[in-house]
Amino acid sequence: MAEVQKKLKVVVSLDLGPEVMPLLYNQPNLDVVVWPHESASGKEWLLKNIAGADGCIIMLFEKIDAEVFDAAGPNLKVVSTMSVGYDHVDLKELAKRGIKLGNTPDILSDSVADSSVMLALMAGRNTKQATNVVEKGEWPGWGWSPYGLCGPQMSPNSPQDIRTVGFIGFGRIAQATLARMIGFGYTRCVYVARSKDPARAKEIEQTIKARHPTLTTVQRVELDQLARESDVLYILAPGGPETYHIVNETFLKQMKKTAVLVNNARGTLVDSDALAKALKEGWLWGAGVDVVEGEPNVTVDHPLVKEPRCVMIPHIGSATWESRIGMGTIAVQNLLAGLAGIPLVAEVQVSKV
Ligand SMILES: O=CC(=O)O
Repeated sequence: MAEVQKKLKVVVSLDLGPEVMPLLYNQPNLDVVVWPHESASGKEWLLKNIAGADGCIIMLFEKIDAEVFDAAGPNLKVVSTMSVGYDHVDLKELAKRGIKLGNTPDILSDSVADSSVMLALMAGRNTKQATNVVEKGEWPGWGWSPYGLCGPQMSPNSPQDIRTVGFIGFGRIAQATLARMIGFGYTRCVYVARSKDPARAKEIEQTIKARHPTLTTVQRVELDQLARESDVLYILAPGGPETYHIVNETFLKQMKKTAVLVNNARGTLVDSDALAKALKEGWLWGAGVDVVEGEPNVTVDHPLVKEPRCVMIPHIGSATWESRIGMGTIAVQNLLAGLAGIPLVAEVQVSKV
């Protein structure tokens, strides 16, 4: 009698929809356990269902730690997160157990770059207060006034008006954002990045300059210089202990009064109370945030929600059909590769992180 092959168990912590789930259901050797909703399953469900799993697909809001790995047991070979960020996964525990980690870079670089620029423009041009005027029915009384709701011009006003775009983190998303800002007429770029290797910085700077001939400056700088020089400052770096509250009172006090700050990375990079104070006291002009420390538990009482010149959106930086379906597809491909013991499409080199 032919031996019946044992199916591999995979756990998917929420329903990834009709474009993605069939990629799993069509695999005859898989036993797919999925939380049947598009909203979060909660850790209790994951802990209960992950027992004996060979692989899992998880989301960025799920803390994947020793408790989850212990609940899974020794079969777990691959964790596939449907996100580019992976600060929610305990890498030490993962490495200890020899489990592979896949993520979903690249496919979201353009959507996140688009939403980053959107947030900068919205914050700079007072969009929150302006839409409030309309939505609260105040337009008839407000009428039109020459200087009402004015803000700084977000693109240069003349050839002598030299603008600098700054980045915390200078990876693929930041570079896609830079390309858009060059379109607006920005000619200087300063950044801080994880790598401190001068040869690597030189190589990046040469590549970027060759790609964008109108840029006069691309320069890795210290945080203080970044704060002082940026007209628009984008935070597009990984979360985690290394970058925790990198934007704090000291940093914010050095910014230009007309500057706009955008956080489209992780909430933990910014001290929210310090940013609210900075906006209130006019240390910078405005802020656009897609991510906030403590999300999604952000209510109308949050100091940044109350700030008129802070535009906040609920972690939707990559929310286009193209990016999200692509991310789901890559998450499945990573999972399948991990189960097959072949290189993942996008693998986080856990030992190097
Ligand atoms: O925040 C979004 C992601 O990490 O993909």
